[in-house]
Amino acid sequence: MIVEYIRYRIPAEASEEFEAAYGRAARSLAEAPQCVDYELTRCVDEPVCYVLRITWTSAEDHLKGFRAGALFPAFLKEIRPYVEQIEEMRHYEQTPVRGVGGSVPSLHEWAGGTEALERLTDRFYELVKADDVVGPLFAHMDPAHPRFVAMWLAEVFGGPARYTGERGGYPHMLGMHRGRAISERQRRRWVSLLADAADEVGLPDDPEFRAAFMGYIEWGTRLALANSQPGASPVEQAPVPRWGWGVAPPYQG
Ligand code: HEM
Repeated sequence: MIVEYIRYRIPAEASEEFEAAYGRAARSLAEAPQCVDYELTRCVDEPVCYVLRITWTSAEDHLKGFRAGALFPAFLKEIRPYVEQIEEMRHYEQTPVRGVGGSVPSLHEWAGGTEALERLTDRFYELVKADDVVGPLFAHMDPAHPRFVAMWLAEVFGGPARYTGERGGYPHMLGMHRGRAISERQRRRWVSLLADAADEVGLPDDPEFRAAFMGYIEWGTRLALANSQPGASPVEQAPVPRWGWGVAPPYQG
């Protein structure tokens, strides 16, 4: 991916029409398969200054795909009157320095931290062991298993990376599922018992948290099932996934 920045200096009297023109031009960006996302911002300290940021799938896709494609003429028609006002128009490579700030609590924090996840897995594996559908899979389970899974979940939901640091990370988890031939019925029961345990131990039950939490569980159990089948060829090396709020951020009043 590559980020294009276009800096404009637009006289105050033209700003309204400029923003309206970009609103129309943006329809071409929204349709373009080469465009990842875009945003036009206006400077607060010096309101004549605007910055348009467009993330492209690659510089080549932008220059040879979008610019030579069917959507470009309509885009250009809208922005042509402002081309003279461009002060900079360049592509920038992303660097590893990026992330999200602390304004939104992680799912790990929202859940109540590792302690809450340990309460969850302690109860969950009690239910699992007593269950006739999934219980047999866990007949020889390590007594520390609930704690290891809590550690995994803590890391996934934005807590400390202890599963990676102390327990072998993704490859170890993968190794524990391989060859177990988990059935769809067992997967479903696992999901359902986890939801029961979440209610029983009082994990937050607001719609935003539960949607994100169960979204990960649905995704993770489907991968566990696929990777557990005899003859499966799963991704061997990967980081522990990180799961966020998705489209419904926490409701903070
Ligand atoms: C989001 C879904 C899942 C997560 C996050 C998860 C996580 C884990 C982790 C981290 C381990 C290794 C623990 C350790 O370090 O020792 C593990 C092992 C295991 N998992 Fe899963 N798992 C998931 C889904 C499932 C499902 C759906 C099943 C079966 C229905 C299953 C069955 C097992 C079994 C049998 C083990 C080995 C337990 C033992 O003998 O100690 N897992 N799982």
